[in-house]
Amino acid sequence: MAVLKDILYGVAIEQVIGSTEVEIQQLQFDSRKVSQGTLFVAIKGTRSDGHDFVNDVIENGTNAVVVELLPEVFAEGVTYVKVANSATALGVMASNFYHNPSSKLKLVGVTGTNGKTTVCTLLYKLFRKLGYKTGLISTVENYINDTVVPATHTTPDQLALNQLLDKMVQSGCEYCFMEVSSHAVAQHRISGIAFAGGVFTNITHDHLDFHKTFDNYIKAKKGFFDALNTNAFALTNTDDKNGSVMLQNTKAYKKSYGLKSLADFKGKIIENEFSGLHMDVDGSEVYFRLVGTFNAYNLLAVYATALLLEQDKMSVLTNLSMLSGAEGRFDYMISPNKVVGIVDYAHTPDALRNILSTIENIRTGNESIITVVGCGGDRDKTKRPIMAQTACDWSHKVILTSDNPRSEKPEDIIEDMKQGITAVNQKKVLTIVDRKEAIKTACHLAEPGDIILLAGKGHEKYQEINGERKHFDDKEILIEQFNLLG
Ligand SMILES: CC(=O)N[C@H]1[C@@H](OP(=O)(O)OP(=O)(O)OC[C@H]2O[C@@H](n3ccc(=O)[nH]c3=O)[C@H](O)[C@@H]2O)O[C@H](CO)[C@@H](O)[C@@H]1O[C@H](C)C(=O)N[C@@H](C)C(=O)N[C@H](CCC(=O)O)C(=O)O
Ligand SMILES: Nc1ncnc2c1ncn2[C@@H]1O[C@H](COP(=O)(O)OP(=O)(O)OP(=O)(O)O)[C@@H](O)[C@H]1O
Ligand SMILES: N[C@H](CCC[C@H](N)C(=O)O)C(=O)O
Ligand SMILES: [Mg+2]
Repeated sequence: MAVLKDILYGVAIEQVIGSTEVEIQQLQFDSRKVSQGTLFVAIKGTRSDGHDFVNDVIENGTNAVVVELLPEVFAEGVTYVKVANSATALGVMASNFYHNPSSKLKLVGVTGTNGKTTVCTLLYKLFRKLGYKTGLISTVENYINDTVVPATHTTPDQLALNQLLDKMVQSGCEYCFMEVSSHAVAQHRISGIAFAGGVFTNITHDHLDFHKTFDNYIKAKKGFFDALNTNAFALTNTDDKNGSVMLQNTKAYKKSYGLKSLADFKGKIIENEFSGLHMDVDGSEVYFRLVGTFNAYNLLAVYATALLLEQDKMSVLTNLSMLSGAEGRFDYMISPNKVVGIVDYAHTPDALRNILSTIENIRTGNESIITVVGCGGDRDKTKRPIMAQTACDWSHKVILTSDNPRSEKPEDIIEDMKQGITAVNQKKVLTIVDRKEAIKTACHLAEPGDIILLAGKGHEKYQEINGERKHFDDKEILIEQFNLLG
């Protein structure tokens, strides 16, 4: 419970009609969840407009509303607060309502097209190993110390985020590592949040359905760094073409990491094998359990962040060398007849190219690479043909299948993918719409020593078809098939 004027502290208010002394029991932006004493925030969304529900919520006990547009008639006993941007205001109000949790812990946000979950999960595991009470906010799962809190988004909405951070503060967490998606920045989910630091991994092709142009996508990611405070750090990947652009307008102090260009935190790959990475990190030789050049970047980002958070270099490297990655990221197993199976969340052209080139670089002989891949429905369509072509370029056999078709027809998605496949590559391609059948076929086609890559769904435990999520787990099916092969 709180008084409206306290919840409004720091909000850029344009106009108030009614009293700001009213008691507020609940803050809410969904009309379906209001109850007595709710402060309702009307947000314009991608499908509907919260302003259309203001009358409904007042009937259901709302005593205050935050709007971008005032109505023509005002209801009695209701306070109206006009702001320029309700989503931004919601962030500030949610912080106030939950006692500004982000300012009570050292919160680091990680943004970029790929690597966010990996970097955040490694940081969380590392800081737990270093003995700290730590929180994690990620695509796969959220954690408050060792307690799992299921994740619905990569970055939760303003309310869920502050509520989660508040629980972390109450559980004594000193650090929290969170993924910052471009959707979250664009929708102001992180407005009002105080970050101790921001990390940039890389930016490549994704989410153009939502951001429309690559420029807008860059701007969304950059918006995160633009909003950092002077006492925060901003850490970027100098080897990424847009690495310096990200930090162009930040007030935070700038640091960098890289494998190729000059950087504050510097790494070099000595060996890259199936068993892991052997690297030189700022002059120290270290073995890591993660595989692939892209993970060398992720590990460097983690190392640099830990040092910027004033941890000891040697204990960071020692503990980091013992860690495995995040679930469903280069998750690999070997069948009794020696077929290698890899489950990976590569769902962008860049991620797919990285994972396949990694496999190509570390395979030892003439083994075939069989890739099973699909693309998500209701998401960036432009990546479909590129991903199909990438799969063909780097594999001996490709099975095109469904990912999460959502509201689209799986056959149509596969058709879009096929547009990218050149004539010479056609003969490598099989189409099996049912993902389980596709995985089974890959297992039957594989000879001992061959490598099967199941790309796109990683840790996901469901397949979403027409708004329904049915249990589906790439790894579970692979294990089942591998045992049958034995
Ligand atoms: C496209 C997108 O990002 N949508 C998010 C957005 O929903 P929206 O804009 O469609 O909302 P809307 O349905 O138009 O409603 C607008 C407003 O009216 C309200 N409303 C609506 C209906 C009603 O009856 N009453 C009512 O009050 C809604 O509560 C909302 O405040 O705001 C919602 C609340 O914060 C989010 O849950 C929702 O995420 C959807 C489920 C989603 O799938 N998002 C994905 C794309 C996403 O955010 N992904 C990124 C990761 C991407 C990546 O990097 O890979 C993530 O951070 O998870
Ligand atoms: N630094 C990186 N550069 C390029 N590709 C990467 C990198 N790290 C991971 N990948 C690839 O991208 C996939 C997704 O990795 P991860 O889940 O860590 O990224 P993410 O940014 O959290 O993705 P999402 O936006 O879906 O949450 C991995 O399975 C791997 O194939
Ligand atoms: N966070 C990403 C995940 C994509 C995973 C892939 N399996 C798909 O469904 O497209 C998104 O919502 O776009
Ligand atoms: Mg993620």
